[in-house]
Amino acid sequence: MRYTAKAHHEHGRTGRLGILLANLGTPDAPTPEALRRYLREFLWDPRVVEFPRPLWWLILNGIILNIRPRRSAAAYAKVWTKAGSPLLVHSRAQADALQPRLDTAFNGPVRIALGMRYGTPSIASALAELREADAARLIVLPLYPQYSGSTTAAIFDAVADVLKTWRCVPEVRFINHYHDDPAYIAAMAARIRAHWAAHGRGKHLLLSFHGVPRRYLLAGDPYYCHCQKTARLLAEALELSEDDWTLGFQSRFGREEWLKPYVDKLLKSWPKAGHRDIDVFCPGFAADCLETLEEIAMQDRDIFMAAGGERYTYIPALNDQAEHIDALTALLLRHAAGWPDTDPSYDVEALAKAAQTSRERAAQLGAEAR
Ligand SMILES: C=CC1=C(C)c2cc3[nH]c(cc4nc(cc5[nH]c(cc1n2)c(C)c5CCC(=O)O)C(CCC(=O)O)=C4C)c(C)c3C=C
Ligand SMILES: [Fe+2]
Ligand SMILES: [Fe+2]
Repeated sequence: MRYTAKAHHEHGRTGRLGILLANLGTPDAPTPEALRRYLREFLWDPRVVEFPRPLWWLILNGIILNIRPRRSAAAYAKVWTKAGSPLLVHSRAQADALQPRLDTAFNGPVRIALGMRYGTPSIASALAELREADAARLIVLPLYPQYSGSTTAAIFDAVADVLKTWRCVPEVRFINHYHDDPAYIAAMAARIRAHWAAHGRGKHLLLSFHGVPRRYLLAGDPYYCHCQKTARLLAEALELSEDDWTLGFQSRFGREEWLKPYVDKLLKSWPKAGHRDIDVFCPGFAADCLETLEEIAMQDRDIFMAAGGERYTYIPALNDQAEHIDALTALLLRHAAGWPDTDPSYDVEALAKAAQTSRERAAQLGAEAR
């Protein structure tokens, strides 16, 4: 059968609200074999690497997949935990913390499922879980606050690829971004203030975002602008003046120009320019992962200290902190607005009255026409 369905159609079944919590994904193990599988899937996605396919196939399979898996596996091994990859551990904790919050915030049945764009648990398995749970409506929440074609749209593609095989597609809403959402900004500000209160405060704050090729910005990707606005709003919420903070881009890949300024270059130059005591926070990462724990908290710290830095503090991501779960719950409530089974502000009586008025008006118009 070309199209799949859960079971026979049941009359009168209303179904529940399904939430797909989506993130990038991570290898299954910190080994070269697992990394090769993961990187092949990730880097072959044309949303991630926009490069002519035949040429990229040769570079990816001929060079990158022969070199990078070993190097990346060693980096993952430094941050791997007993429970698995940090990104997966934090993402599971987020889903587990959200479920009971959603149960009380929504006034109808809700089910959340975690799906990763690359690797496991896949987006297909998460959507299958939601279909089994009778999700008639679906909100997709990619945990990327700033929209980028290379991340957000890649989640969209994966969801669409699954839904186009379903006989009964749900009603769907897709959260494109939440880079300027007040609750998200407030949650980050609270996290940073709490960290300062507990561990002391550096003299300068670096806000580091994952980079993308500059070419994507020139082609119309809003990511750069979203990062700038998030950083400005966060600095305002922390009552920082312009000299107190800097935005930078990390995680460069390949030889072409990426978004600037490059974080590693900033860190190398700062001690000589007088910034020797800094805090680093990564607003674009909803969960700690290789890029924050190994690149920022280890590699970049080494670069800064070797260049003459004195104090370097990495402030952890929002992860499953209560403020973050509250902010995501508020975001989901807003995006479920008007959906009758679950929207707590949905006024059934007012809608029934509006329907009655419109029926009366139609009858009146019909009588006039006759
Ligand atoms: C090659 C191009 C890449 C683009 C474009 C890119 C954009 C991008 N990535 C994230 C978030 C994450 N990236 C992570 C790891 C990672 N990223 C790339 C490459 C690109 N990313 C690679 C090759 C890797 C794998 C690790 C490595 O080999 O270096 C992660 C961490 C995953 C984990 O398992 O912990 C995240 C998260 C964003 C937000 C973004 C564009 C906005
Ligand atoms: Fe990345
Ligand atoms: Fe990296």
